[in-house]
Amino acid sequence: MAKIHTPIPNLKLNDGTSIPMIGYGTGTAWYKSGEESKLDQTCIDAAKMSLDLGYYHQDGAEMYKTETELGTAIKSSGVPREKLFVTTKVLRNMTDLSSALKTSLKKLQLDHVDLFLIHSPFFSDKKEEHQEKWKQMEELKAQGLCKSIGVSNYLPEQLDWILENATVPPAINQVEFHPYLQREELIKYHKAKGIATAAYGPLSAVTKGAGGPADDVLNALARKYAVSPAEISLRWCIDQDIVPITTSSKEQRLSDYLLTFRFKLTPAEIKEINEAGSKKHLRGFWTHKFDENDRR
Ligand SMILES: NC(=O)C1=CN([C@@H]2O[C@H](COP(=O)(O)OP(=O)(O)OC[C@H]3O[C@@H](n4cnc5c(N)ncnc54)[C@H](O)[C@@H]3O)[C@@H](O)[C@H]2O)C=CC1
Ligand SMILES: O=CCc1c[nH]c2ccccc12
Repeated sequence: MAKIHTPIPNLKLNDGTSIPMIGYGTGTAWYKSGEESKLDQTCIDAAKMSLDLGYYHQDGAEMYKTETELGTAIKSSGVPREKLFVTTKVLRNMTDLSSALKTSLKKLQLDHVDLFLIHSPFFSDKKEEHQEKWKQMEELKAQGLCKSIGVSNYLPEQLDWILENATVPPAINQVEFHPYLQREELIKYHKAKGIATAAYGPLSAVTKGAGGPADDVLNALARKYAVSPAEISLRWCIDQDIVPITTSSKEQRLSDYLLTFRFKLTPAEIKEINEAGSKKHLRGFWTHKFDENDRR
């Protein structure tokens, strides 16, 4: 397939750095529930393909056990380090964040990541422990091991704890976000505090949630803009200044997703998606941590 690079815009973060407005994830499709040591060549190939297409924002995590694959793909892509935006996250090794990040960097074959996230707030329900961990995150940033620091799956209450005594506020909160999980209160909170939002599961309305009440509007807008409903779902995030993190092993799909940077939804179209989407509730991840009807 001919590779035509579509310029991907950036979003400015509260620490002065910039993040590309779409990310490629090596999580859900490649996540290893068992042994980490056996390399998954399909993951390496898919990440390399995404890099070849211009997805320079790559989303990894200690939990996925695919950081070695991501590092291998990055190295073989030949993309210069300064063009890349690499995220990783810590979940298991919360007792020693420095060792967790250094282990991730080794697997990624990098000397720093662009963004280091605490993967989930569920390691503790104590304010003091969150504040202590955040101080350690600030230290890792000061050491240059990560350019930006942030969190994932946090709610306003946990962000309040961090902000209460943070020197460096979280740059971003990566959360599940799609038409069937719009999280108005959380997004409003992020905006008020200058915290950017990244959306995982951005295609949920056309994948797990297909057949739902947003189908008609997503299909109609797809026809209008001559794209697929997936691109409408991505654009719906982007037009709200929310950075979608998606994935696919299919080159055509990944190439098509970049069409999302060639059109813009109107505020009325965003509202139409919001109204249709709010008729259904769907949470695909961390479901064991939320009550079934919890829309936060
Ligand atoms: N921080 C966190 O707790 C989490 C982070 N993530 C990150 O987000 C990334 C993306 O998450 P996903 O939920 O996979 O994103 P997504 O909502 O973009 O879904 C991607 C999946 O949809 C499938 N798909 C794409 N187009 C389709 C179509 N037209 N019809 C049917 N299926 C289609 C793809 O094959 C792929 O498996 C992960 O790889 C990971 O990096 C994901 C989950 C949790
Ligand atoms: O980052 C994603 C965390 C996550 C939560 N549930 C699952 C299931 C499969 C892969 C990743 C995850």
